[in-house]
Amino acid sequence: MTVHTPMIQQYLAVKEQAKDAFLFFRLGDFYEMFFEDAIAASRELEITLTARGGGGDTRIPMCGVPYHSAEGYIARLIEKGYKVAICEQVEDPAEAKGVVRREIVRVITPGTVMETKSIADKANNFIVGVSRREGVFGIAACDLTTGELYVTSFADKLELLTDEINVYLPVEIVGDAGLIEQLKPAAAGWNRQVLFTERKAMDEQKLSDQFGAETLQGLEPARHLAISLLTGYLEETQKRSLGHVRQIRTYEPNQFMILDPFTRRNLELVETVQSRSKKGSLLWLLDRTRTSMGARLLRRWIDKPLLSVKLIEERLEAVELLHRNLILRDELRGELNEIYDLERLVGRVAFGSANGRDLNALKVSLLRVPALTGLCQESESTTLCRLVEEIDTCMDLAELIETVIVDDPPISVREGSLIRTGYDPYLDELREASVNGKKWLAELERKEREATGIKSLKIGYNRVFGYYLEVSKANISMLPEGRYERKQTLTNAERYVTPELKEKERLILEAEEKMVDLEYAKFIELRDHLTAHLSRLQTLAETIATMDVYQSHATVSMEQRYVKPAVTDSFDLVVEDGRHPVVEAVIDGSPFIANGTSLEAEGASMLLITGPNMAGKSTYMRQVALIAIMAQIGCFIPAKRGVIPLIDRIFTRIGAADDLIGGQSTFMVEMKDIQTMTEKATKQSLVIIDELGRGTSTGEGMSIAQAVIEYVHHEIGCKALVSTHFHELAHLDETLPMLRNVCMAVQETGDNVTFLRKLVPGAASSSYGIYCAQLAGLPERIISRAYVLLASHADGTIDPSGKDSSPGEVTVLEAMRETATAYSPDLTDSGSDERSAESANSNRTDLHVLEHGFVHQIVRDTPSSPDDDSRPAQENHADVVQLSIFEDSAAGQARSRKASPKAEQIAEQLRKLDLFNITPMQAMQLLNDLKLKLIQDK
Ligand SMILES: Nc1ncnc2c1ncn2[C@@H]1O[C@H](COP(=O)(O)OP(=O)(O)OP(=O)(O)O)[C@@H](O)[C@H]1O
Repeated sequence: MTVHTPMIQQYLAVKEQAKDAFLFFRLGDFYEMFFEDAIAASRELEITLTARGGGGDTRIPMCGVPYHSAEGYIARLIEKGYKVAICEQVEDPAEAKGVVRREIVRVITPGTVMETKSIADKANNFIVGVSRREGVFGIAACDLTTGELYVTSFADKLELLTDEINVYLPVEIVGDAGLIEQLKPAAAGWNRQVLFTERKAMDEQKLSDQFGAETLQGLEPARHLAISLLTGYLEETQKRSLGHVRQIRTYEPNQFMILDPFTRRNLELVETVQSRSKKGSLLWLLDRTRTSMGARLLRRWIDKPLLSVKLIEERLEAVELLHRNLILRDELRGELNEIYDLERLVGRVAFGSANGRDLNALKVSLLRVPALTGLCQESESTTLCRLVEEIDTCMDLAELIETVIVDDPPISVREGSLIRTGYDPYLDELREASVNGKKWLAELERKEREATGIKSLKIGYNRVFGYYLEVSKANISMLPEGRYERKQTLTNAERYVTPELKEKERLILEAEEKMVDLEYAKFIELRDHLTAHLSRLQTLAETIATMDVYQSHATVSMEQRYVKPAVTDSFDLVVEDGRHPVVEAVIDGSPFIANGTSLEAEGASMLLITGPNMAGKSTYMRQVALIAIMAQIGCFIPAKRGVIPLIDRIFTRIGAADDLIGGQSTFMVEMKDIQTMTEKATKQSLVIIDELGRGTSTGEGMSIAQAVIEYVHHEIGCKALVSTHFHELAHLDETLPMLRNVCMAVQETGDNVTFLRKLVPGAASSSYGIYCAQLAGLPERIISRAYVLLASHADGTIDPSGKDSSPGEVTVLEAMRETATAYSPDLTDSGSDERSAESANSNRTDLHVLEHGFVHQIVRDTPSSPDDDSRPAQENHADVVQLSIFEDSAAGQARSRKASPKAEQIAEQLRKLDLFNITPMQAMQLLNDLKLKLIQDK
């Protein structure tokens, strides 16, 4: 067995306590890493890997980072999802017997990082604790930088838990082993890095010391456990008191609108789908906050829209007043501008990392509070007045900081110059001694110059030799013998001390040392005093954040011309001239076209939206959802007028954010989303499905689409917006009374299509897919080929190898031929579709389809010679049989009759061509007409 040196033995013992972290082992001015840690860290941090002897035969891999620049390296490791354990010397090397004692003083993890270098500016950095007890899932989410701790629980359903976890976007999750194992597969689809740690619950006594026994008593067991697991982990890693994490903010899930992670992403509430950046999201658009606390609170409001008319109206009342009163709003913004991040400052105070400048930032912020309070009190808003009714302005704390700390303190708290004169008499005395000492030195310098006649003689100071008299070499001869003791020789000068100077030096240095120590002690005294008042500061910070969000809502509403919505408890949602808030703000050039929405219990609660690609269907549907969310967070809405009912949940099934990373197919994801929707949606929900039924065969997709629409209509009865390319579904409005067809209007002029972005009643007839492909810049060859194929589909000359054909299915062409042959024996079809342009012989039955979708004519080719069955087609030999055009009314009549299975199959085939609207009944009619015509012809 290898016998390591005592230092390496110590390292190994410490490392045992931090197996899952990089151990930064303090040696002098460096943090060193050894063994596996060194190999991995050198790779991750791109630093040189060396080796050292450690007692055994083989050399130990080693790498290190300087102590003073460690923060940057730690931040890089944390960003990559690692943990870093900091091991410091905990005794004075001078007093140590043998190896200096070293201990882990803190484990920094992605979810517990306090250093601003490692966390985004204003955003929260959540770590989450999860639990399961008595059939209930609990979740506790904490931001250690701000001290926020939110707790809730759900009935035993993992999905609800994962949905809630995603509200916090935590970087780290702590929980018991079983639950963590269950969560890991779900996390694969979250598309971001999450660190999982298994932990046991915290000691009950410690837990009640942290939060108070009374608070804990009232908690549901699953919530209690979640807090316990999380706090236990925080305590274990941080190894210090968490004085700012004392307030547990519990909430019930049904207090807020439920938005699953996909809906959050699809609606781009806080980040965009594509780049995952804040820019381009609703949060980005709405954020006119002036403080970091305000910015975080706004995000929380967007994450959790309210479900209470009363609370929403309260918010709207404040926003309305501030919207109207420009002067008040400007004054409020001016005051808020000067307020620092109180929550983070409180966190630093609790953590013991706040310096003099932090305390001054706290003071400067607090000094703004009376003015802010005054503005709210003078406003005519009940909400604002109530907000500050019992406000604790914490002026005593501001005044105390003002009395203790100088105006411009240094960054360090250990080098003095931070306590104000007059605060502590003894400190003043020491300062006096130091100042007097320095005066005495100046006097001594003058006297020595006079006595020796050396004008360049000067008194200086350095850390090694202390105070000295410096005389240039040229003048040394002028010094009297005896009194001057040589201390240091420089190239051009000699440095001396005298007994008198030594005595004074002792007094001055002693005073300065005492002074620095005393200043530090006084500073810590103040910081400890503040620690006892953290919850007061936190409550104040929350009040300020709320004011800030009100003014932010008012400001953006004014800038973007939003209006106050009427929020109701009823069913109907009516928006006049609604706009998509973000698209409106980012499109340049063309104006945004407003569209209204009416989803009513006594009218239509479902809209089936058809229209070409690019017409604006998705934008419209998202717009309705965003308007509802904006109203429920208490903001004005982008519309001319709006009545918004409380929506308990929004489901979106919108293609862009598919869970490919989670290993699921697009279609499977869609189906699972729909499954969740069928299970969870209530009458109060809003369901949005974009391109329902895509991603599988046309026939099946359309069938599913229809079945889903019928289910939402009959079983759920909620407000729903469904877009589809299956124009054939338009007929559903005849059987589903709550469904209306609407479409995005387009204007065709020659070869050009103009998207009017206007929602109009009725169903669209074309998807203009190829036109969009052309706009997207697809090669001309593809475009022209696509048009040729489209035309051949329209002709019914379908490529038999086409993906929509499957063995055993009857093709339209075959069906038509079958019918035609039955009534016209001279049409002897051998069943092949191959054609030769040269051949003049053909006996082909074909379909011609009008652009707007109705069967127009059937072409019956006659053979040039009855004996010739090589039968290639030749249009100019065609004997054209005109069939009746299917008008809407005829189709409607036909639909009420029952279709034969064959007609069903034909209609299916026709739909697969995606060329025109045809129902089974229409197909049957078509066959009948064909029979009729052929009989008549005979
Ligand atoms: N009301 C509008 N006013 C102005 N521009 C709009 C409007 N609606 C949409 N747009 C613009 O049109 C683009 C396409 O809209 P959108 O993605 O909603 O179309 P779509 O019908 O859903 O298309 P697809 O079926 O191909 O997904 C948007 O990116 C936006 O720039």
